[in-house]
Amino acid sequence: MACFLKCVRFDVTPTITDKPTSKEGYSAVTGVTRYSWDDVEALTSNFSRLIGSGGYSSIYMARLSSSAKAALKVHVSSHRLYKIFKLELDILLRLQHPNIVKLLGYFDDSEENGALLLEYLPQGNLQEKLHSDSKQVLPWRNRVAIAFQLVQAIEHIHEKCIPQIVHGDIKSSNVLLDKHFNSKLCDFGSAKVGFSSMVQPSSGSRHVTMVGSPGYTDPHYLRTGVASKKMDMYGFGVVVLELVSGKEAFSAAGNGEMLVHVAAPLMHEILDSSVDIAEEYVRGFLDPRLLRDCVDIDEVKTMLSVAALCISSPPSLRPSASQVSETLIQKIPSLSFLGCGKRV
Ligand SMILES: Nc1ncnc2c1ncn2[C@@H]1O[C@H](COP(=O)(O)OP(=O)(O)OP(=O)(O)O)[C@@H](O)[C@H]1O
Repeated sequence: MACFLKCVRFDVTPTITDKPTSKEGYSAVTGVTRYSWDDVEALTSNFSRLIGSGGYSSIYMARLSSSAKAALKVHVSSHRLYKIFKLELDILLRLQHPNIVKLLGYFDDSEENGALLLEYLPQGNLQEKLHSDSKQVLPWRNRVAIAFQLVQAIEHIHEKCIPQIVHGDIKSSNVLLDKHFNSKLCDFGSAKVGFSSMVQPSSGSRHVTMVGSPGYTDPHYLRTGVASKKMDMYGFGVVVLELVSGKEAFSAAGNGEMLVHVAAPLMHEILDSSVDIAEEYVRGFLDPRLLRDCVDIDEVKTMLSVAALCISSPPSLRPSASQVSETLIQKIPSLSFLGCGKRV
């Protein structure tokens, strides 16, 4: 999998330009506005429309002064969760990348209440898009583009930021989609910042305080409590398996089956095989809703090879984000449409 093509990069977009609407202040340095609670109530029309929720937050539709839509993520009020809000705020204030959700503003009472105003992503999260009963099937070329854009975001936080960042919770519900199905990584509440490649558990014990999301958690992390970039690559590998198979990473409705276990025989075959893997085997794993779509089976094999390496154990065998993005560029011709922003 060591394919080292010169990688296509997205241009980093400028910072937010929406006008300040608050006496609390707009920072020309960050391009981000600090809002008062009155502003927050006005932006969300008193929290009238809930558009999402997570373990630590509720997300509401908001309208900026320009009438553009935005999403307000209100963290649950508590001293402990305030730290998660501050972590996410501090990280988003520093990140600018087309495949990472943009911070437009925030509210912070400096005690235990915080909210983030984010760009609004109208197609919601990838998990819903892949696994809802909707008749609209995400085409293959959008799936490979989403994988590529996700790994570009990961490459940015792992390799381009100072200090570097481990996201810590790469999963399909943390991948948001814009109207053209471009992907944006969100939710930095589990992130680790400021290390070269690894973060030891802060207590020094082997006790794992951050368990992660079922179906996505790196078994090596569960065993050792050591957070590293490779755990993000594990989560990325699981998302790639979801994109290829259309199956959920963790089937709560079923018997708690995990996609990595379902895929394990195929993954071993791919890693062990010195010859090309049989097409029927690969097609058997492919999302059946895609069969009528135009799918290049070699591209499916490339995606599965990437997934196999990303979820392989030990972590030292997993590729870096830049290696994966180079491989995808080299071996996935469908990515050539990227940059055109075409609709599904
Ligand atoms: N900017 C946005 N635009 C549109 N929808 C969003 C936006 N941000 C979040 N959402 C929706 O809200 C959901 C939860 O968001 P997020 O993952 O940031 O919350 P969380 O509390 O950190 O969740 P978790 O339980 O994963 O930690 C997302 O999966 C998505 O459906």
